[in-house]
Amino acid sequence: MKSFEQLFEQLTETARTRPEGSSTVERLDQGVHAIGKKVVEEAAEVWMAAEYESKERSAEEISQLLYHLQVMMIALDLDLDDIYRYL
Ligand SMILES: N=c1c2ncn([C@@H]3O[C@H](COP(=O)(O)OP(=O)(O)OP(=O)(O)O)[C@@H](O)[C@H]3O)c2ncn1[C@@H]1O[C@H](COP(=O)(O)O)[C@@H](O)[C@H]1O
Repeated sequence: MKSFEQLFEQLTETARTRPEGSSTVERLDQGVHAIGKKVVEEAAEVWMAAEYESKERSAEEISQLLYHLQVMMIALDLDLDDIYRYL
């Protein structure tokens, strides 16, 4: 289990070191267009899980949406403070 901040730290390090076999590196290499499509896809899956599935499935889909949002942040060279200043 990891927090939002811990995941962001891990993904930032992954983007910097580019380990072999990382799906995050692959997604970053695909660029903002592909990452944006995943964000929209995962957002729709959150909606469907919330409306038609269980709380557990909703939690899982929400975690995936948060992951893809973090990948987008890294692709755009945004850090956590860039986001938190608007919360
Ligand atoms: N939290 C996540 C995470 N959530 C979602 N995903 C990705 O998002 C996919 C879920 O999307 P879908 O359900 O649409 O699955 P899919 O249809 O197979 O998606 P596609 O691969 O086709 O895009 C998963 O298969 C993962 O590829 C994640 N990938 C990685 N992480 C975390 O990121 C860390 C680094 O990952 P790597 O870069 O792979 O080492 C890992 O330790 C995890 O903690």
